[in-house]
Amino acid sequence: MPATAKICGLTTPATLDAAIAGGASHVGFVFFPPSPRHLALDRAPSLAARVPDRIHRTGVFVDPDDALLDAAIAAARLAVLQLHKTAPARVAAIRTRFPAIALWPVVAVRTRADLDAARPFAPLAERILYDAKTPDAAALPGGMGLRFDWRLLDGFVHPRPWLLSGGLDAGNVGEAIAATGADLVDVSSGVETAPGIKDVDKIAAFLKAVRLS
Ligand SMILES: O=C(O)c1ccccc1N[C@@H]1O[C@H](COP(=O)(O)O)[C@@H](O)[C@H]1O
Repeated sequence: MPATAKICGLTTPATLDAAIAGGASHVGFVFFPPSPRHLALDRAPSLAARVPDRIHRTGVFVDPDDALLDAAIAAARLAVLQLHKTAPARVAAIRTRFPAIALWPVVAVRTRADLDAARPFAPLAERILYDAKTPDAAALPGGMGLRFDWRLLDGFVHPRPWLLSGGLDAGNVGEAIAATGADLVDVSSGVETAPGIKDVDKIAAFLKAVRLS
């Protein structure tokens, strides 16, 4: 089965359409004001309306409160919540509040020991997202084009289905899929010309590389 891809941090109709036309299985909208990809709630409905229901609208959050989740889910008709820096107890509360929405807690990886953080999410998550850990002082917990050593996943017994992100681009995603066996990959800055500026050609090239993997 070929891998599929999520294109994250989409904020314009043209780049969203490129992700859809290129065969993305998921499209991501970031709801985190410090991010250059932040999507204002009032812009979400018109973008979400462009997405066929077979493509999963994914909201990206950093330890969100219920008010933000309520508003973003309604505005973007989200099918998946990607949860950065969200503790297992909070993910459990989100699970209870939104039983019909898929949850992807994020495990930030720099060392093999970091993977242990995946286990408490097992009963709560549809998938676990492994992303590169950003520096402590970084403004963002993701979306910085950093990758981790994919060999850290060798032999790891994944407690749930999972996906891979962190520093992927059209040039390395085939190698990443071959090295890790990921069946779903996620990219943001690797399909941009500058932070927050997505590029339709880079999106197409990334999705083609995933298809050919
Ligand atoms: O993209 C962002 O701005 C962002 C902000 C806050 C949390 C996560 C964010 N993006 C996610 O980070 C990873 C890796 O991105 P990249 O490809 O290395 O740039 C990805 O899962 C994005 O969804």
